Amino acid sequence: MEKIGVVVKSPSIYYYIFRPFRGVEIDVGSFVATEVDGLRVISRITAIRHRNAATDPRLIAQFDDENVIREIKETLGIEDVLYYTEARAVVLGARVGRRILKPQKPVKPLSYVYRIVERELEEFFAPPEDGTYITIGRIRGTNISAKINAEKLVTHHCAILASTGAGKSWLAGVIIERLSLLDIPIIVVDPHGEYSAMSIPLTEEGKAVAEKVRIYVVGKVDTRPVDDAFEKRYGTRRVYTRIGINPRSLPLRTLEKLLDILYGLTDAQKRILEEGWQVATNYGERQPLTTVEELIREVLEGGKHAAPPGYAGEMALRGLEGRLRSLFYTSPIFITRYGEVYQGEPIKLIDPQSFVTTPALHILDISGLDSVDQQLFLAVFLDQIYRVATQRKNLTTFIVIEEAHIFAPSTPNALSKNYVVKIAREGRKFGLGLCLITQRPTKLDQDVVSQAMTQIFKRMINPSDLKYVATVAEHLEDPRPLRTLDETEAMITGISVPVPLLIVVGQRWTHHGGITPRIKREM
Ligand SMILES: Nc1ncnc2c1ncn2[C@@H]1O[C@H](COP(=O)(O)OP(=O)(O)OP(=O)(O)O)[C@@H](O)[C@H]1O
Repeated sequence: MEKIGVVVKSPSIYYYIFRPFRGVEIDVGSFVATEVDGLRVISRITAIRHRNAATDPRLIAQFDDENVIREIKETLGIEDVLYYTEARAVVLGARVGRRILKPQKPVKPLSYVYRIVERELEEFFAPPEDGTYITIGRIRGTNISAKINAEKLVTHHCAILASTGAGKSWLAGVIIERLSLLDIPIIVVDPHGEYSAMSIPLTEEGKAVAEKVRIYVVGKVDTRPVDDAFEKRYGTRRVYTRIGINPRSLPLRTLEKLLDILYGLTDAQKRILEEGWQVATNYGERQPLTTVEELIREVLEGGKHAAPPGYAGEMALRGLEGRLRSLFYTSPIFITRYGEVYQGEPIKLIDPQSFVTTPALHILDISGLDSVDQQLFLAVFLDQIYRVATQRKNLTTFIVIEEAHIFAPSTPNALSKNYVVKIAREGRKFGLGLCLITQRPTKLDQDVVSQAMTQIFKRMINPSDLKYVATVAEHLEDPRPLRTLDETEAMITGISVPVPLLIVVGQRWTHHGGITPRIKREM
């Protein structure tokens, strides 16, 4: 075992500082070994500093004149003599059988530091337990596969947190591709319409992924510009199913909140709505699809006894009627009658059952909707998914939500928030896993983030985001290195990896839709 340095400081059980021997080349990100209580402990170098003992305060006190400095440098030769390198190494742990132990004592100063060969690293990073693993890249600085436990990733929720353009959706695409070959239903909530590109394969594996893709365009929105751009880029027309919501499947609380936000509701109108909506939706899980007019008639009929007597009651009923009509006719996500078509395409009713039982890659393109309709759609959709999930005992379903801070913000006012929170808190029992992606970690609801047991970080620059990350990521001792990651790199922490993994994300098997535009210079 080649000795390459010696520990000089060991302030905690998490890291130590060592002095590499003369002529030893080390890099940030490479791995070294040392010993604690007879265990061979693997560490990763996270920083290298060149220092000079001449920068000791007692000597600095003499540096008040160039001639003095020249004399010290040249005559005494201390520039070279007192120069040294030191490295900071973060302790990962010691492999003992199938487990990785974290030493509970700091490394002893003056312990030797050893070079480590790739084979030993491979054993160290090998999955510690049986299970299903996906490979999403390689450990940075090595050719070792970065494997993550698919079951834990999916069922215990995960979060991908990073700055904009840091490669979040590329990585999400890699994870989705690898998971989709495990034949589980995956649902992608796509507010930018970028995931449709997954229907275009780049590799052999990609063909199998692309075959599983089902694209849904939500609502009566014009998709022609998106479809034309898609055709221009990939040489083929995008194939999708247009879907909409039966107004009758709106949960009462969401409807009431929405009407109140959009138009305001009086107390009398709220009472009528509460009574009437219950009557109009008293059909169990499968609500019939009727015309909006029939629905409104049923609501008013069912709720009219809750209206105040006389003229005031009449006004409240008419006011509510107008509000319901405006909502259902102006929001593009509702189907207003049986057999409705838009731009010649039939609008199909969402079948939540198929989303949780068909092992496909369901991509919900909601890019044509404004943010209130996006939230409203997600509220209804997640409510339906949750309900069908509670009634089945079969496939685990992975729900990927891009721009999660819009749907579950730290503030209370998003229509979809309660539904995301509910799945984050209770979905695991019913096989529903979330993957929340955001470029605004501080804007995402803390409770939701704390339920994500795998956390994936990409480049992050904003100091308040870094500070926040340090508070939420229990496995990430120091978030500062996140500032220097490039878009191909990521740090994975939490229960689906044996130790925090710094990885280079793998190549895509299907096309990546989110290309960062480059400014071209005309020549
Ligand atoms: N692992 C990777 N290998 C090669 N290129 C990558 C990788 N990850 C990302 N990129 C490139 O970096 C750019 C940004 O990636 P991506 O679209 O995933 O970022 P993002 O964080 O999702 O951005 P936004 O916040 O704007 O949605 C893309 O052009 C993509 O091609």
